[in-house]
Parts: sequence; structure tokens; C-alpha cells
Amino acid sequence: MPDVSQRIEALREQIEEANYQYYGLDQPTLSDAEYDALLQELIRLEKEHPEFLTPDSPSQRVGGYIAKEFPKVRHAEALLSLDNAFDAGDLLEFDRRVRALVAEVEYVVELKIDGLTVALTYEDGALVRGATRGDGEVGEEITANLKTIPAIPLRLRKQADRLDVRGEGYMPKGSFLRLNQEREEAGQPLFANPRNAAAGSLRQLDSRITAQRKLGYFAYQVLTPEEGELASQTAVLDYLKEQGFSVNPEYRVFSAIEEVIAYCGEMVEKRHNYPYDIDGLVIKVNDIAQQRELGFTAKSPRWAIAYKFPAEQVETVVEDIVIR
Ligand SMILES: NC(=O)c1cnc(OC2CCCC2)nc1N
Repeated sequence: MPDVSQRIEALREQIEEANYQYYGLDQPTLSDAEYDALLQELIRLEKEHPEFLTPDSPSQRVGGYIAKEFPKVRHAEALLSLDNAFDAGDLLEFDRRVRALVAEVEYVVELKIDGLTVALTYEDGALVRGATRGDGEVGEEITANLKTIPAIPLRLRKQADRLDVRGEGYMPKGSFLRLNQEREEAGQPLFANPRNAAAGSLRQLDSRITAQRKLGYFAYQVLTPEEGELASQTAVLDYLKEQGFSVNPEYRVFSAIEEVIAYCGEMVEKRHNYPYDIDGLVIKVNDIAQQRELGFTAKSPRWAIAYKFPAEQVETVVEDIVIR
């Protein structure tokens, strides 16, 4: 019979691997029942042997930490806001400004997840801090809540002394509908949209409530200290996947803004085809060295722009009123 600490370590690895397969690679390997059985055994063993409990154990994902308030934390680098483009003219203008400064350029186009920016810091491979955007310079520290999101790895898969990651925390549409049903049954006010629900869920003082909200996370940026370590945005996305993060797979690479414009037009029709809300696309210069050359304006990168989908005529669906 392997000793308890070996069994606990084996369970942790199996559970985190299953999280990575499910949330990172979108290829589940364990059934929910098998996953729950492993997690329950881990929680039981850690209760019987608290000397083996560590903060980065997957058992901590169920939450249980109750914050009094959220401490403020200064971001390693300011989180900037994106300029917006609303039509082809704006995108052509963006491309002209880029090409005025760099010759050949390639664009990566990512879905613009309609959630909220979350910054994560890993030291020696362990998640040590997570924060909301706040005002871009200073955010709220919500680490305990973020640890309950299975798509956010508690430990990196590859060695890294320190890693700063940015991504979008969001609530999948399914979680949103279920949550509002529960709130309606409980006579509580409903959330207007998944983005508000995600914001409210991430700013819960009781992380057990966050754990029940079934939130998601898509990573899209790293702060690379070493020059040129990751040469392009597509290399950054591959690196994030290797490290165990959930990276949105719907990104495209184009070498001409006309192709970007055509893709934006296609995506207006497909915007509701995803199990999460998107409110546009994010167009980024792919080459990191060119991003550095282009730099930033006072508030936004010159090397990226958000294409916002046109506002929709929201037809209010009137439920059939059955007169009994
Ligand atoms: N909501 C999103 O999905 C999203 C937001 N922001 C970014 O990139 C930041 C980082 C560098 C320029 C803006 N990418 C995204 N995919």
C-alpha cells in the first residue's frame, strides 16, 4: 500500500492532468464520476492528514476562503485598453498607421471574449496572485476566487521562475442561463448578461460561491521579460497552451487587412455560434518585435485594435402567455 503522501501526490497529478485535458486541450479523459471520485478521495485524505495539505492542491478549487475585502495590487505592467474599430474604414486606417511604421506585417485575429481581464502571476511554477484589471494600474486581488476556476492552472506544466499572464475571465452561456434560473426560483435579481455575472462571481468575498459559478478563462498574453523569447503572438498562444492554459482556438493569421476585413464580416454572422459571448474580434500585429517598435499611445497599444460587432436589434421574445 503506497504511503498516504504518495497517494495524495498521485491523486493531485491525476486531477490536474484531467483539468488540463478537459479545460486546456478540450479533450476530456475522465468521466465526471471518475473525476469526482478522485477529488473526494483527495479531500478525504487531506482532511485525515492535514500535514500534507498544500495551498496549490486541486482540493482548494472548491473554495472555502472568505475574504473581508479585496486588497489592492499593482500590476507588473499596466493593463491597457484597446482602441475600437467599427467598420472597414477604421480597419484600413489602423493598417495604414501600422504600415507607416513597419514594412511587412502579419495580423493575428482573436475572438474578443466578452468577460473581464484577469492578470495572473506564477512564481516557481505556482499561482501566487490573481487580480482584476481595476484601473489598469491597480486591481483587486482575487486569488482565492481564481483558484476555483479549473481552466486556470494552479501549477505550470513547464519550468518558469516567474510568469505574468493576462486573459479573459468569463461565464459560459450555459452557466449563465442555469444561474439565472436558480436566481429566478430563489426570487433573487437576475444578471443582465454573462459579463456582469462573471464580474459579480469573481468579486465574491466567499470563494465557495465563485466555485459554484462554473467560470471559464482564456489566456492570451504573457509579459516576456527576456527579449525575443517568444517572437510572435501565435508563439505566445502556443506557449500558453503548453503551460496548461485554456487558449481560445478560434484565432486566424492574415497578411493583408483586406482579409481581416472579410473575416470580420463573416464573424458578424457567426458571433452567436459559440458557448460564450463575444463582442467583436481583437486584431494584433503578430510579430512581437514589431509590436515593440509600434509601442503605445497614452492609453492603447498601436499594434492592436478591437473590431466591435454592430449593435443588434434585440427583438424581445415575448413568452406565450397562456391564460389558464
Ligand atoms: N477580450 C479578449 O478576448 C481580449 C482582450 N485583450 C486582448 O489583448 C490585449 C492585450 C494586448 C492588447 C489588448 N486579447 C483578447 N483576445
